[in-house]
Amino acid sequence: MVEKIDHIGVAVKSIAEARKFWEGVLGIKMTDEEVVAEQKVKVAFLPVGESEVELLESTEPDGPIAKFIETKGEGIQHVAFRVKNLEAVLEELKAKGVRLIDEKPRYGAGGAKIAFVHPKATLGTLVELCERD
Ligand SMILES: C[C@@H](C(=O)O)C(=O)SCCNC(=O)CCNC(=O)[C@H](O)C(C)(C)COP(=O)(O)OP(=O)(O)OC[C@H]1O[C@@H](n2cnc3c(N)ncnc32)[C@H](O)[C@@H]1OP(=O)(O)O
Ligand SMILES: [Co+2]
Repeated sequence: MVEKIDHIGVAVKSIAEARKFWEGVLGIKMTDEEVVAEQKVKVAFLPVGESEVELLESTEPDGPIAKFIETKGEGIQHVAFRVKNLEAVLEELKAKGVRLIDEKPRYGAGGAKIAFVHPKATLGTLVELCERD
């Protein structure tokens, strides 16, 4: 079902500020920023080997990243797994009675198809499923 870790989503107050550590200190080159309006975020990726770190900055005070930082502070917000056929995986999870946040694929950064599984169904980790070419 799961091919690999596609990315690890990290909530930050400011991508510009976070860049100083991820790029400046660790030397990982950051991609251009993209706004994903539906998720109320601005994102930038840091490719590392087969996977990436996704920096997420909120664009709205009521978005999921703003709420996460308010209650838990900056840090890892989700883990995204790469899948081949997202619709089929969602059907399978639904059949298993897993609580989904998204029953249908939504738009993800870079044109991916994404869907989130509720952290209550995973014992505390917000899981994103992600299909991309
Ligand atoms: C651009 C895209 C991409 O990759 O392409 C992205 O990644 S967008 C990434 C940003 N977008 C998203 O995260 C969209 C999906 N997320 C959501 O729908 C929401 O953030 C939820 C995960 C449902 C949480 O919403 P909200 O905080 O309003 O719910 P809530 O207050 O009822 O919290 C329900 C319970 O989940 C816990 N909880 C909340 N956020 C959590 C997180 N990130 N990881 C683990 N647990 C989490 C709370 O502590 C609470 O537990 P207790 O009850 O025990 O206190
Ligand atoms: Co993500």
